Amino acid sequence: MSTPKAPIEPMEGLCFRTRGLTKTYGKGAAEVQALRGVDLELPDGELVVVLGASGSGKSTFLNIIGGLDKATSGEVFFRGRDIGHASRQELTQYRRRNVGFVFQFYNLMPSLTAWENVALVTEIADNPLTPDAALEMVGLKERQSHFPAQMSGGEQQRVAIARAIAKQPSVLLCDEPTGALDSATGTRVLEALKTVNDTLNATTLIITHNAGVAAMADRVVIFADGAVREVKINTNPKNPKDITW
Ligand SMILES: Nc1ncnc2c1ncn2[C@@H]1O[C@H](COP(=O)(O)OP(=O)(O)OP(=O)(O)O)[C@@H](O)[C@H]1O
Repeated sequence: MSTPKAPIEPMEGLCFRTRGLTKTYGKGAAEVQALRGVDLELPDGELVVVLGASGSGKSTFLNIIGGLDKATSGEVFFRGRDIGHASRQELTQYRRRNVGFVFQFYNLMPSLTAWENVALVTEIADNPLTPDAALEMVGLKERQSHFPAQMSGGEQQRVAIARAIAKQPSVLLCDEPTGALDSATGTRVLEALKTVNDTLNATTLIITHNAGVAAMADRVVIFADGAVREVKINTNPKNPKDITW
């Protein structure tokens, strides 16, 4: 954000803190309460897996902490900055500087090579990795001159991850990054996310329907009915290779 507001309370070591976060879509009979009061604290640098039934509010939560959407009420702080009350312009700055997104579908430009897809971001970022370094981090350096149509789904997703991390974001938000992939390919994508989390120390959130993925997390957050039902800490996270889905 260009003009960060002063922290209201100390958030040392915390990346996100939310209090009483609610989100209501629509009005009257069409009203949907997607979030019903989310209180959560996420420390900096952790790899967090977010689980929960379909419709439990996971994507809504991710979109709000990522500055893509605004809550209806409640508080959301990023490293002590109140992003819940930020203007649209401030949110754009916040996203641009701090947040990388990875979605289920890769949204690569079909007419550009892997390298060029990543370079689109590095050209406009303040302190980017080179496209080569970003592609190397996800194990795709040798594929850099391939076009998306010449790559598998998992490889395309790893290009999308390289693109998301090329600006060295402090936060990496992944909504069903392996949702369209088989388990072997998905494992390579999860390995890439783990490498990025270890190397850049970006706080990484991964939404998944696959409960097995929780074994690789530092922290597991389980949503139910628009709220956090449970938070579990993994003292000994597994390597993605050793996870069975
Ligand atoms: N833009 C929107 N307009 C209206 N309702 C919405 C909108 N986005 C989400 N919802 C509703 O809010 C609730 C929570 O949706 P959300 O996508 O956050 O859940 P989710 O846990 O991510 O689900 P899934 O696992 O299926 O992606 C659902 O009932 C959904 O239909």
